[in-house]
Amino acid sequence: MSAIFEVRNLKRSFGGLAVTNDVSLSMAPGDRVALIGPNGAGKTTFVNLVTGNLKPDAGEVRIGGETVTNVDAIGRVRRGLVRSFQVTRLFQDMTPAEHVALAVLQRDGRAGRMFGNFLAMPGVMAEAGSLLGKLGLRDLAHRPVREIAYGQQRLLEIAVALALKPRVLLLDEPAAGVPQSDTGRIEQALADLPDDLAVLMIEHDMDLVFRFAKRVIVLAAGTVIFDGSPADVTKDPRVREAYLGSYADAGSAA
Ligand SMILES: Nc1ncnc2c1ncn2[C@@H]1O[C@H](COP(=O)(O)OP(=O)(O)OP(=O)(O)O)[C@@H](O)[C@H]1O
Repeated sequence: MSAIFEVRNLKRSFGGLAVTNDVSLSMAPGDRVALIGPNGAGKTTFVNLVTGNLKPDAGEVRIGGETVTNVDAIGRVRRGLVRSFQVTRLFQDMTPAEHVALAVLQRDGRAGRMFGNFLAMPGVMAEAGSLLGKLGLRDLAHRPVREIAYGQQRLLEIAVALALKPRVLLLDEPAAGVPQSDTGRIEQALADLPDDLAVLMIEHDMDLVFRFAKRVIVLAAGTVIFDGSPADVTKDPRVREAYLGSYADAGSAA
């Protein structure tokens, strides 16, 4: 299948430090990929480069075959590259319904003109309600975010991302900070993501990685040192060396 998302020879340095060092990868619709790496490997920098929040020194990013290296972050969202909204960026006084409705309006290019009226727009609110229902948040749709549990806020991030109708979804540690009792709901939401969506998940929790990903990419010191199956990742000597055994041990136990 042809690539929906491609990164070619991406490079970025800070001072003398090559934080993203010639990274290339390609994803097809429906891919479930985990991007892992030790602390400081360059995962966040990589995501910021591909989303357009940071400029690369060299290299290319393509969405659906179109080069977007010079397109800004909003333009990349419009082309279908969506990063999960962070809990820290949710508005505490707004409700889940308002968050998702605003994302629907943004997707349709109507956010600027309609702000203030959108709660009265039946189509928009129906779509928001349906998305929140799929994520088990329907009962909380009209409560302010500050009143809902952290795990549910993380589900709301996914709902907001899905409202933008992504073709490629970047998930940044979707279960981080969520109590063990609620991680099952996050995993279910990940399992229920649309089949044709390409998903790249950054995650430290190796149990989640092994349950979710069909392919694992390992970044270490800004370089891809492994790109292959979950079954092979823990056997790879370079990966073991990068993690000094810690994740490799976790993987063989999984
Ligand atoms: N704006 C910046 N200026 C200077 N150095 C930076 C900047 N951003 C990141 N770095 C450095 O780049 C390296 C990679 O950082 P990055 O946050 O991308 O790693 P990471 O893999 O996401 O780490 P973690 O898993 O701990 O979140 C680190 O050494 C970091 O200090």
